[in-house]
Amino acid sequence: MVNVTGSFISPSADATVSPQLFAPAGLIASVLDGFTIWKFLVTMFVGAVLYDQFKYHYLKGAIIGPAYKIPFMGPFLESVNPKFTEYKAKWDSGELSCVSVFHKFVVIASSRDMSRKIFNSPTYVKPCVVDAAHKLLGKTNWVFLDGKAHVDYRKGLNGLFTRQALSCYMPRVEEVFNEYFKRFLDNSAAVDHKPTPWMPQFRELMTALACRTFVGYYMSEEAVQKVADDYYLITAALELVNFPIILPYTKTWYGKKAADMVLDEFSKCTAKSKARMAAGGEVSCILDAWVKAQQDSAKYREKLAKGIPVDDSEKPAQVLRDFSDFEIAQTIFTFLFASQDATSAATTWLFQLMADRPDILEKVREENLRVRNGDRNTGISLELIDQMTYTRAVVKETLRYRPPVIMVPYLVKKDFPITDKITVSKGSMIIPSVWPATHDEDAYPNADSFEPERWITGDAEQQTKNWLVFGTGPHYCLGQNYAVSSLIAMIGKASLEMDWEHFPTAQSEDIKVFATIFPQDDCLLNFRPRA
Ligand code: HEM
Repeated sequence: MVNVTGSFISPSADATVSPQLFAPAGLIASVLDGFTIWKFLVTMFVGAVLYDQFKYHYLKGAIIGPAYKIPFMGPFLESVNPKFTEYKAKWDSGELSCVSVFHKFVVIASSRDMSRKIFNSPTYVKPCVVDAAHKLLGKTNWVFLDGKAHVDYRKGLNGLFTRQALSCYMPRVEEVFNEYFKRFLDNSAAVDHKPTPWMPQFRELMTALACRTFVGYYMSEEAVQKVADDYYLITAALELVNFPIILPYTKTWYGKKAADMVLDEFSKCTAKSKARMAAGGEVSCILDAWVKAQQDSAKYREKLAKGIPVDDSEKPAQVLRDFSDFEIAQTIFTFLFASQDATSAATTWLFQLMADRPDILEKVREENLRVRNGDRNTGISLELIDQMTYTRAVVKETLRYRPPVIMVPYLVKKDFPITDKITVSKGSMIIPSVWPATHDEDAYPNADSFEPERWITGDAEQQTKNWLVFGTGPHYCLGQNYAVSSLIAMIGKASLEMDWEHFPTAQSEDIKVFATIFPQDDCLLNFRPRA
């Protein structure tokens, strides 16, 4: 080994080095001799760090973002526990900003127009939900379809959310509210009306509502309860950025187990619905409606194949193929997945906002009694909901003021020239934001104030470009009419049957991000029956 002792001298002046310079084999042997495994690893590490930084800067280009990336992981620790204030800081930093976490380069769009551009650019982007969603929902799930395949699949589902179809599910909606409002009253009485965080109970209510409207009574009471209990594990597994593989006993692992349980339950429900609908049963839930549409299509196809003349009036609105029990279960699961967190968030804010604004709640109550001609036991129907102009304004203002889904992750599938100067590279995640559009002062003056009147006497209804609460473009929310109608039905009925009190804390107005947004203190409430 070269051992130049003493002061700094030229290696060639060292008698032990000179001969090696003219003996290549000896030199390589010497270098290799000094090149220990540690030196090799350190060199590789430094190379990887430099490559990681270089790649980040290459992808970043003119986009606003941190000057350097924390080697490899980026701000991973922040994204494990995302804070609303951090998202807000990103939105405020510019209309396009970026961050890189592990191998993922993420671009966040804040302005309404940038967000709309992403939602409406299916040539360049497709929804990516979050990495873990592929593992939980299954890679073959329809929500990951793109282009024509997605449009065609979705056409077959549109019929499940028409007005006529929604009317069939309204009795389920009412039954679930009856059951859960009673639970709210019992649970509150059981703790002597002490303030209790109600967000978990709202999540349970919304899971039960989803299960009953989606799969009716094919699912047992116990199974509904199990899904309601375990669903938060699925949400917890769906953070924006997760560790790339599912390790035992991690959030994604528990989430996957819960998702498999839900899929199994929905598959069993599908088998029961197929048998009941084949025997001529009435449509009572979304699952029945879809199974019936498939069975009607099969009969139609069979007649055509046999050459039996079929009148145009007998042709189903959409001629569907047959779907396996598992495929149907997977699709119904996407409805639960898409609705659960968003409707739970909307419900929590709605109850909190109403309790904090008794004058507005009183108007909701007055309207609900009036449209029921003074009989508060009148059942919910779409016709009744149509007459609730004020209650609808309250629901829409809640969704604007606290949009449950603040951001929608998309994946760039082809280099995306989003502005003249910026092209977002293929493989990046790109996220249109909803919050800044619904808090845009130009569209909604006094945007940080809760004012339902803006939907009645103001021009909020005309600000369609800013109404990104349910997305826009080819993937806009399939369940939006159902969601708005059931929220109107819920708060109207609750206003007639219960009094509830909110116990504000210093954190009630702070926003917690748990897939969707909730009050940081989980909304401390109590409930009492109304005489
Ligand atoms: C307040 C409640 C809800 C909110 C705020 C909400 C919001 C959203 C948003 C922002 C998207 C993404 C749209 C886009 O990428 O352009 C979406 C998609 C979707 N939502 Fe909702 N949603 C709600 C309730 C529901 C309900 C109740 C259902 C089902 C019954 C549902 C089913 C879906 C489906 C299936 C998609 C994906 C559509 C596609 O990819 O074609 N959502 N929703």
